[in-house]
Amino acid sequence: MDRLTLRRPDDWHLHLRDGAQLAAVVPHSAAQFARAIVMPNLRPPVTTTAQALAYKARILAAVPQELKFEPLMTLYLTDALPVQEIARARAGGIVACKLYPAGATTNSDAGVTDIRRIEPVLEAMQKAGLLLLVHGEVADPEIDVFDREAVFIERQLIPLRQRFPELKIVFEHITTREAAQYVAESGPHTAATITAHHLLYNRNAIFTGGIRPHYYCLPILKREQHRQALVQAATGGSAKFFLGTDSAPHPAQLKEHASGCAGCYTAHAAIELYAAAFEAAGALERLEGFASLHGPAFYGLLPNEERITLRRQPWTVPEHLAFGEGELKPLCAGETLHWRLQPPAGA
Ligand SMILES: NC(=O)N[C@@H](CC(=O)O)C(=O)O
Ligand SMILES: [Zn+2]
Ligand SMILES: [Zn+2]
Repeated sequence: MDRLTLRRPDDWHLHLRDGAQLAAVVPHSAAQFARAIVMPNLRPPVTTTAQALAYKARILAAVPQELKFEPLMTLYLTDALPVQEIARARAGGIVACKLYPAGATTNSDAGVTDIRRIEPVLEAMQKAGLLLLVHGEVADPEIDVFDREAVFIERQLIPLRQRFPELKIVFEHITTREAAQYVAESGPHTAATITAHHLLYNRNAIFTGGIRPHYYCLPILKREQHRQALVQAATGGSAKFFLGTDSAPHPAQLKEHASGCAGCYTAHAAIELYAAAFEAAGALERLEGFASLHGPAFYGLLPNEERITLRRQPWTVPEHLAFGEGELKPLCAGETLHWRLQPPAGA
């Protein structure tokens, strides 16, 4: 098979940043995806509907004229978010709120310190039909960094799920067998996104021939057995698992640093990277469900009508990309990928 046509996919977990950085990355996502769930972890975080709508306008202004791209906006939950904001959010077309346990990841210092503090907000979200998106790691520094996701399930997610049975929850960027199993076995209101890098790499990638900061993200890459469990979940046909790149750009000099930032940039070749992972699993025919159908179904949206085509055509990923005043080292920089997105007709 040398060509693969799918409904245009959506990215259900994406970081776009702001300002010149935003302008640098939006064209990559817009070239591939029709819609994206945009993460609110700016500095300061996007905590009000008014801020989210202003951010949406800045994103739309950065979309190249010939492309169509719809940012789906989210609010950042803090201990102090007033419950009335949920009605405003719903009225303003915000689709979800993001739960960052305070201290768990990049720009999460303003996150939630104790889920019990936001129960009235979760109650309002459940009623209003807003989704809850979770960065599923405990922020407890006593817990081994490789175990923080599994511990989150036991300590936080299971009680949360019981307390709010109707709330739609997306367990974002899952990285472990435990998470895949938890989601597979839970009811219809729990789903998960899976990144391309967690399907393609295990934790050896961070240490091959020296420390490799461009493979450092949170939740951190895990052992091979976990990667295999994620591949099974993504390619197994279950509608509970869908595409979320977690493409998380940082200036190269802040990643190649004594205290390097967490995040892998994958938006430049997102669907190509997923195609590589699905092909390696012998499951290319399952890519469309994962990339284009399961996400809209869980969010209560229609899938896109347009199609995209990938061709088997080797190409080399650039060594670096422009990123405002800095530069960006994309995942697989300088490497050859075997599938390539075809430019839309007329482009
Ligand atoms: N994934 C990451 O490693 N980093 C993300 C934050 C996040 O999604 O946790 C970022 O904003 O840089
Ligand atoms: Zn996260
Ligand atoms: Zn993220």
